[in-house]
Amino acid sequence: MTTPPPVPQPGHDAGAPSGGGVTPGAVPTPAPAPATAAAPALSLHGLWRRFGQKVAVAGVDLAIPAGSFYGLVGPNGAGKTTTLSMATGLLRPDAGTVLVGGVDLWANPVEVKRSLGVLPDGVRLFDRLTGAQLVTYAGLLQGLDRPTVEGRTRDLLAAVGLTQDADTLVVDYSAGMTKKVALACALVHAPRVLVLDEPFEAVDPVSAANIREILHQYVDGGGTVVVSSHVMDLVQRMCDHVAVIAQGHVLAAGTVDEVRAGRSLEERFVDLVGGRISGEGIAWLRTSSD
Ligand SMILES: Nc1ncnc2c1ncn2[C@@H]1O[C@H](COP(=O)(O)OP(=O)(O)OP(=O)(O)O)[C@@H](O)[C@H]1O
Repeated sequence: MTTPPPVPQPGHDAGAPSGGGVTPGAVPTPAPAPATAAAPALSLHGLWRRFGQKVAVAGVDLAIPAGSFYGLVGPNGAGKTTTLSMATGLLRPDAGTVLVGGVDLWANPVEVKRSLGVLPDGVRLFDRLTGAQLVTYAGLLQGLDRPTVEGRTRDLLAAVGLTQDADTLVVDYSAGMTKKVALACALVHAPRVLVLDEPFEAVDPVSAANIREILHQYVDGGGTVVVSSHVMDLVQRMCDHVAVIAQGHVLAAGTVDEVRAGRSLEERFVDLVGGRISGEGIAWLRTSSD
């Protein structure tokens, strides 16, 4: 394994104004693509990241086509969150580049983050705000004017089923409600690319179906979604492209049909990743001794 060159330490940059359009009564539609529309929505080139001795991401290359619904799957500790954090400007890579619509994210973070909507893993939110205040805050932070933000906040809270809880403090939300309000925050500026780290974790099946519908609408409207998930069946049904990542490497990437090669995505995943463990070593767990 080669050692990547050292690079300065991580930095976080606040979002910046967005000029995304809005459809009254619906989820905001993505802003029109710029002149670099032919470029992939998101390109990762030679991304590396280590934490101490641990190499979390070891040279990831991915091209995520504009307008795709892209799944990122991999076992626990595969490097998905680390990859997505580097791809969205939350964690600086040790090496490699990230292009969003052909523009270098780490060279132009403020400009590029206007076109990104991000639902990070383990969201840390300003949870002493109500749900409505939090989404409003996210919209104002993106430079939207107040009337636009108020309309979008109402639309988004309705779309994720939080209208009744709009005035409840986020600290009092359940885990699933917190995911949903975080998704609303990620969408409020109508980004062109939406990156969601495990958006369905802790979300009930009805809410998950609603969120899937929102995301499909968003893709139909010209947006690109990148989503990490452990649920192979969901990814197979929901996504048109998928990458399988393990130990910081991409093992397979392409359309879902290409990657699964005539089998279920889950079977293909187990083949690629391996790692099945027999339960023999914990035979003592059996409650009966006979
Ligand atoms: N801040 C950190 N400090 C030290 N090690 C880290 C840190 N973040 C991630 N790692 C390590 O990097 C590797 C990849 O972690 P990462 O969270 O990217 O995996 P993942 O694919 O998202 O896993 P999961 O599916 O369990 O969420 C793991 O071995 C993890 O322990």
